[in-house]
Amino acid sequence: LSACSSKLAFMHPMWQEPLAIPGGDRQSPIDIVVRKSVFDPQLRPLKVQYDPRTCQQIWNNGYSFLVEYDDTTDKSTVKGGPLEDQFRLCQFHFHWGENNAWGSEHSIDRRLFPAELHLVHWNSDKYSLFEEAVIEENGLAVIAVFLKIGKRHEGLQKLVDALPAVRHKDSLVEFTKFDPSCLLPENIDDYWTYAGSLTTPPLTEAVTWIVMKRHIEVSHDQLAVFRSLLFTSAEEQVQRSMVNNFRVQQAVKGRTVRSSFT
Ligand SMILES: NS(=O)(=O)c1ccc(C(=O)NCc2ccc(F)cc2)cc1
Ligand SMILES: [Zn+2]
Repeated sequence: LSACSSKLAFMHPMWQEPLAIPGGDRQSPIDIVVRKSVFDPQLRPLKVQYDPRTCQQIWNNGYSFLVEYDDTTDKSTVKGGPLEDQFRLCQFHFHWGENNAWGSEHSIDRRLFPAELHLVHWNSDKYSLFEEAVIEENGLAVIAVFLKIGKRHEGLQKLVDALPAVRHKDSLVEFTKFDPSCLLPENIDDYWTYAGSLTTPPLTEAVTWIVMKRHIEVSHDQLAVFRSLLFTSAEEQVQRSMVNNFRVQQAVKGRTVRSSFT
């Protein structure tokens, strides 16, 4: 185990891991061991089509902050790549650490990143609601993008400026005309993909994970604003900083991680 992950062992996870998990053989997140991943030439390029007009609000749900999209029509979608069907964007959110040494849920050869973006989509070819899709093995597709500390991300700043309005759990603010494709790396053709689960309860094994090889850069100050958010609602006496909102990594259990690149 690398140094920082041994430190992680002494940290209190955000919530108690359940004793039994339905199935339990395709849980997320995982460490992606690059030399064990298998190049699959049949993986096609991802086709991402996001309409900024479907952006609605930001909500602090006590785990992360969610930027929620109108998913009543097929206006913001992803298809191609490992996906057989078309998937509708419903929200995106992040996971991050208390410092820049860790914070991501996935890792690449044990390398952790300070934060990880999740763009959450559900299979609108097969189901009519997110809540239906979330219990089906081909129900969800989540695109994961690693964040590294570097230059300021101009597109992210509009979101960062809105965060103080959702400091407390259960707060919500209107947020419109945000195109999440600005948060994707230039190259979205290089990714790993594997069959996994939600990383927060109900942990259902419904997710086709698409983990981008290329990261995006955000500034130290931008990530500091993420850490100014709170897990706790305004009424609670003790306020707790929203940091380290990642799940502990899970066993790969014989799964194959495929790569779209050699
Ligand atoms: N970190 S992650 O990308 O894996 C992830 C994505 C979405 C959700 C979610 O929507 N939970 C609420 C929820 C779950 C089931 C429902 F039926 C309704 C709401 C949880 C985790
Ligand atoms: Zn997530």
